[in-house]
Amino acid sequence: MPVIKIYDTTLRDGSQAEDITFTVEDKIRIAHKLDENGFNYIEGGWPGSNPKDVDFFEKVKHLKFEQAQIVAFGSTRSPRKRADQDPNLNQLLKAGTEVITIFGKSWDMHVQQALETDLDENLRMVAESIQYLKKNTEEVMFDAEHFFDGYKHNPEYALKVLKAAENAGADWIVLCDTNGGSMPWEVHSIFETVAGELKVKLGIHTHNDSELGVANALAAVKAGARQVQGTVNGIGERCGNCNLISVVPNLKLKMGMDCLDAKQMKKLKELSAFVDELANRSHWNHQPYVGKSAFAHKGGVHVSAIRKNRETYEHIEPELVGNQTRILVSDLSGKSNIVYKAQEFGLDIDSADPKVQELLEELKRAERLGFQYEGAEGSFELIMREALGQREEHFEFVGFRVIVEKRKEDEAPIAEATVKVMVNGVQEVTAAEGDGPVNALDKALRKALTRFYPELEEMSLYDYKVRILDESKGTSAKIRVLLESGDQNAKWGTVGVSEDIIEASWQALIDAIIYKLGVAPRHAKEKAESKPQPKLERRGSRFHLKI
Ligand SMILES: CC(=O)SCCNC(=O)CCNC(=O)[C@H](O)C(C)(C)COP(=O)(O)OP(=O)(O)OC[C@H]1O[C@@H](n2cnc3c(N)ncnc32)[C@H](O)[C@@H]1OP(=O)(O)O
Ligand SMILES: CC(=O)C(=O)O
Repeated sequence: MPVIKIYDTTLRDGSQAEDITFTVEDKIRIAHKLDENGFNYIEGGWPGSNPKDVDFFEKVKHLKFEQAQIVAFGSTRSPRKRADQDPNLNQLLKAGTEVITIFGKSWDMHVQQALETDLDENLRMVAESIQYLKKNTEEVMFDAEHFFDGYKHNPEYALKVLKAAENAGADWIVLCDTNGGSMPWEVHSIFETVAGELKVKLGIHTHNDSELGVANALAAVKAGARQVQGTVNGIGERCGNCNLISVVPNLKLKMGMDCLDAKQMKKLKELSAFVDELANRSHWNHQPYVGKSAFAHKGGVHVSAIRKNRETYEHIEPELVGNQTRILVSDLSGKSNIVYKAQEFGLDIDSADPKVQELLEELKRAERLGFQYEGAEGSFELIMREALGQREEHFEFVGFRVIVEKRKEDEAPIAEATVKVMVNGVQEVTAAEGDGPVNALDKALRKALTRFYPELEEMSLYDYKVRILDESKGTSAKIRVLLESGDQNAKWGTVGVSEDIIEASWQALIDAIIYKLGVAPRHAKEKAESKPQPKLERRGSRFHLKI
């Protein structure tokens, strides 16, 4: 099985993405995570570019990485300079890494117009830079920038550049589709031709401008590439780089190539979310392989089949990449969705039970009124438990009052809420001020209940989304509120719908609290008692997890 080296450039090309900046500490945390995940090379930055990258390389000198090699990145020497006097090359050596990657021009137009030098001088820049670095470094890689475009315009010169790099002693030559405009068949055919001309190990570096970053990398692997460069989640300059989070499972599970092991593959989802978190981006729900929706089934026809055999609508077992099958409930559901969801919630219900049909009808009726349970499974579980006589009532609602008062034009309004509830026959009346009426209501309700249920202090509110359902009705439109709440073990979504935003928020809030008091502890217990981790096993063309 051919081994493909995974070369990550999240910390260098990834940080060239608009809106993404990593601190040195972020970079170090990501580097450790990539190492844990079995990535072979981690390009940390360009030490000749900025003091932050210099600092990163200083710090990583003292850190231990299990298997990954840290790479310093830079360019060939400047035109008409000596390599040993080139500040950029000397900064690369000062970084003290065992591996250095330099990029150089392989498109004649770039040599003449961007570098403003002649074609022979560029060949000398490539060769002399590599020779100089090779004298002082274990491993040197040459990224042939714009190789595919260069080859299309002037194949003879593009190849001359690669030969210059090979003859100078480069350990790897990496062909780059820098502008991301090549098609997979072009990449395959050019790569194959070049592989026939050179002896050095070859890699691929692609960009996603035509949304083909991953496809082009795989085409190159098919044609002989043994290293793939890319970034986590495909972040990078312009439209981004080839997404390693998709490349790795495609290599391993579809193409039979060796890269990460089964344990490392299972951490891909976590790695993807981790990098998004540090990059301050929301994780993309629909991201192939690792997104929350990547194995989420909504249509009743799909769910019915999935219950019989997951292969019917899943291209791989989601657990292989740390993901999971999810069943959504909505007005596109059939009885299968309800039964599957019940099992997932640990509820015992048979598809022949008339309650399943009743629940399905209730679900469709509620969705018509504007409720939506795909993002509010907590509320749906409470409906199910109620239908099965398993909903626990921890308190009784007596009433609430909310006052919003604004006394002066240039002062913020004051919001105050009073809540009355009965707990175990005791009436509790509490009031609280808040940042707006909903916050005041939330605070007053928690204040009333925490005396009886101190575990409510563990519950946090993570997200509060308000959606207007029928905009044409203006300020009297119906509103849907979706809350995401959670504790140290789990997160749950709840929903409320009303023409009154306070009432809609109240419904979602009450469901969140009832869930925390009655349902969350059950699931935490089930999770603690859950089965051991399964192992990866190949059966025919698919991989499976063996318990
Ligand atoms: C395809 C890629 O993604 S390559 C990586 C691109 N990444 C970055 O550019 C981020 C880091 N870059 C930087 O911090 C700065 O651009 C620096 C420090 C490298 C250079 O800064 P400056 O000296 O001010 O130059 P500036 O950024 O304006 O222009 C780039 C220079 O590099 C030269 N250059 C471009 N490619 C190469 C190369 N392969 N080898 C040598 N020089 C090169 C350009 O010709 C230009 O030189 P000029 O100023 O004499 O015209
Ligand atoms: C080297 C590099 O980042 C590129 O050519 O895209």
